[in-house]
Amino acid sequence: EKARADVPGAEKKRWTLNDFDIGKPLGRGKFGHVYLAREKRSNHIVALKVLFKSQLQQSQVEHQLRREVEIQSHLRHPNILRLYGYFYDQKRVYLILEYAAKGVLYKELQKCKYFSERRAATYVASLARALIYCHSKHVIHRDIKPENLLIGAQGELKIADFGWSVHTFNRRRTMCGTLDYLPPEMVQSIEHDASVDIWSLGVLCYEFLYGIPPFEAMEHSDTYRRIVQVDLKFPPKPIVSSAAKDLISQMLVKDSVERLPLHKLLEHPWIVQNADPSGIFRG
Ligand SMILES: CC(C)NC(=O)[C@H]1CCC[C@H]1Nc1nc(Nc2ccc(C(=O)N(C)C3CCN(C)CC3)cc2)ncc1C(F)(F)F
Repeated sequence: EKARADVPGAEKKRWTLNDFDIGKPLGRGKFGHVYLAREKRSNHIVALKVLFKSQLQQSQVEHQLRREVEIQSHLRHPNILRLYGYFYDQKRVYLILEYAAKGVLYKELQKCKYFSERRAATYVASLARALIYCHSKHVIHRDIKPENLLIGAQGELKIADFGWSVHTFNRRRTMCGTLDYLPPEMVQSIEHDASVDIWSLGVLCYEFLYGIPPFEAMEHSDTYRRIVQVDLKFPPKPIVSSAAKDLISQMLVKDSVERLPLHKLLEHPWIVQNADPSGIFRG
């Protein structure tokens, strides 16, 4: 039926593949390919993520996908990738997602090796604002890492891939994500709450500035031990300000209630002095 545009959320339009012109492949996600696409009626450019039902079934992630769609479709924030809708056919599920014109952040980090303090602070501040918004809706992401971040046309960061996010009403003890970003309470799989995202943001800030995550080790078991012991060391190179180290040290704290709250992060001197308020890194 005609999509009702007057009442937001009432546009329960039934999308089909015929609504889109499919463009170039943007790359591979976990369970399928992502294509550039244009919605024919509006000429709106989107990213179409194609997931194979067979792969979803054999990996038993259908419930996770349903939760990802449910959560991401209701979130509206400039630093959170929009999920506009979904549809499916016999063999595939299609997610209609916001197109991030400047691509994936981790490739940018690999290319630059590490970011300037201004660029790192600008990204960390915009992610903190996005997480404050998520937590205000009782959503924790639980998988904040460079691979899950995209860059919009103006250079702004977009958190994507809410596959591991949960509504904190029904907290899960499931293990998720690579170990590097998990805080002590998750690697020890005890109860956890929104402060897990503060820990991961601290890990991300460290990796933006040094090019490697803080607890990286050759063996899984060594990474695990370094996390639970909070074995935090700052290399002599590249040179990083003591203000940045101070912020990271206040986020990578074992006791989750002691971690710097996100709204306090936005008032930290390193953020105030280095982050561009618009969340856009102009270089
Ligand atoms: C968060 C999640 C874990 N990650 C993903 O989903 C990944 C998996 C595949 C792509 C990406 N997913 C998305 N990517 C974009 N934009 C985009 C991506 C790549 C390039 C790029 O550098 N090339 C095409 C280059 C151009 C140059 N050639 C040489 C290499 C590829 C440029 C723009 N927008 C939305 C999405 C989304 F998320 F909506 F699907």
